Amino acid sequence: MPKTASPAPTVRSLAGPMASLGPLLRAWLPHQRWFAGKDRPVTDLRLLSMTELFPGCLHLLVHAEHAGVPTGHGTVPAPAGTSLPPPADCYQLLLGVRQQPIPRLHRAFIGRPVEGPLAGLAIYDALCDPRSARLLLERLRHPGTSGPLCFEADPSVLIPGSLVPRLLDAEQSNSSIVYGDEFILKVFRRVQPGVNPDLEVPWALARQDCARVPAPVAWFRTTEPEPATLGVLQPFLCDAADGWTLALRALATGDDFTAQAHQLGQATAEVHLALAGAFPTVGHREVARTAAAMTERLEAAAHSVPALRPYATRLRTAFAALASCDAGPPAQRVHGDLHLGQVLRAGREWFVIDFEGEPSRPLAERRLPESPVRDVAGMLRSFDYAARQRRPWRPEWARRCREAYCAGYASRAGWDPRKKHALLRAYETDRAVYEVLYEARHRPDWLAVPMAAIERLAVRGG
Ligand SMILES: Nc1ncnc2c1ncn2[C@@H]1O[C@H](COP(=O)(O)OP(=O)(O)O)[C@@H](O)[C@H]1O
Ligand SMILES: O=P(O)(O)O[C@H]1O[C@H](CO)[C@@H](O[C@H]2O[C@H](CO)[C@@H](O)[C@H](O)[C@H]2O)[C@H](O)[C@H]1O
Repeated sequence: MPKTASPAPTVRSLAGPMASLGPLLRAWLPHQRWFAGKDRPVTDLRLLSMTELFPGCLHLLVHAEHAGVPTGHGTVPAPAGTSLPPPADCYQLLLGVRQQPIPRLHRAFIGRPVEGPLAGLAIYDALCDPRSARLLLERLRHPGTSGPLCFEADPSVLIPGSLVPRLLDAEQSNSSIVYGDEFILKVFRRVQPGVNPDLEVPWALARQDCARVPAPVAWFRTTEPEPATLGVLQPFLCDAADGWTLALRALATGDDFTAQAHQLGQATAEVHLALAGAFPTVGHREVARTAAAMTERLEAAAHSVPALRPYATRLRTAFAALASCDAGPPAQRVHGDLHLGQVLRAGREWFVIDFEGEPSRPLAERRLPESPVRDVAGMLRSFDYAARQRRPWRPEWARRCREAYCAGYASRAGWDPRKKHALLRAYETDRAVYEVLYEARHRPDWLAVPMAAIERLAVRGG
């Protein structure tokens, strides 16, 4: 067993390091891809916990506070005179601390504190440092605790030592390290209390013998300030390509993608069937409540993104129509953020990853049973996204893939999404609204893609 790191410092002793690190982190955090509050100034950073994971590596949970009022999709400016507490987000950081900056880690350099206990030391993002990445895997290989951090593993899986780490350079909501092309560790960046569905769901599906989802082999969590999942290690599908890359490749070469889309529909239905076996289903979710939640998300998004406002009235009709539509399939646990980037093709099979759900939603909400139509709509939107990457855009390509995907889904699920028109339209609209907010916040250059769908859904209704 590796040596247990020093016990977690007491809350009193956290004030010192934060005086050192606060100004550096306030400047660094907003530039990170995974930082969710880019559109809102950080008003304060509070240290929730700090643990020396091993010498030269600090594990931190920090609370970023922003000015504004939380909404279903993020934050809007607080109306004058309200006394609501400021919303906040908790982030997980692993910080390397060295005497001198290391030239090969210059991109990970955060800065040198000018005061406090860390004054003059070089602080950097430890996940970029192969030494820290290797030591982190060692902690996972040897279950145990470090202060409030608990490292756990499936005892039936052998994780070899000495696997060479590399940080994945992907557009991600979190940070992932690949170890020797055998395992991949996802370190959650935005941490919410409770078990993360990206551990809970793949774990439960593995117990259903669902081979479409890589099973967790080790994970770590914290018990303070509240229990929360921090990271998950799973097998790495080394010859896999994600659906987004494959779809763009097919668009570029003119190759047909309908066979893959059909199989993807089948794979989605298989995962849904396994989810329905692993977690309770609850009849179909009360449509009025679903419609109200969708409408609320639309209002919040329109508040943040003015381009949505001219369409809001017509979009609301899609949600209102839910009240009179026939009962859809029973509500069950779903993926929650299904798109072409969340599916991997290895050999001739599709695999599904990343069961976290939409990262901006509260975790408790993401774990509720939902209509499986949510996932179908997510994937249908993704074909549209892909088709719009080429000029002139290829509506026909998207239409054929969408048809093939639904047909594949229907062949395994026992019900056909195409026959649930009102449900599909409402979920597609809700998804497009989410995407508008996501793009406005993270990739403003892409905003036109979901806005085109908003126009289509508002004007033509589907
Ligand atoms: N089990 C896996 N095997 C191979 N590649 C994977 C695996 N899990 C994730 N990846 C790769 O890592 C990327 C990011 O993973 P994902 O779970 O979507 O992270 P995030 O939640 O940060 O977006 C994926 O797009 C995929 O390329
Ligand atoms: O980071 P995650 O994969 O959990 O998901 C978030 O980022 C996605 C983009 O990386 C975003 O997906 C949107 O863009 C995709 C193309 O890049 C497209 O295939 C999806 O259909 C579209 O929704 C996703 O919404 C967001 O939650």
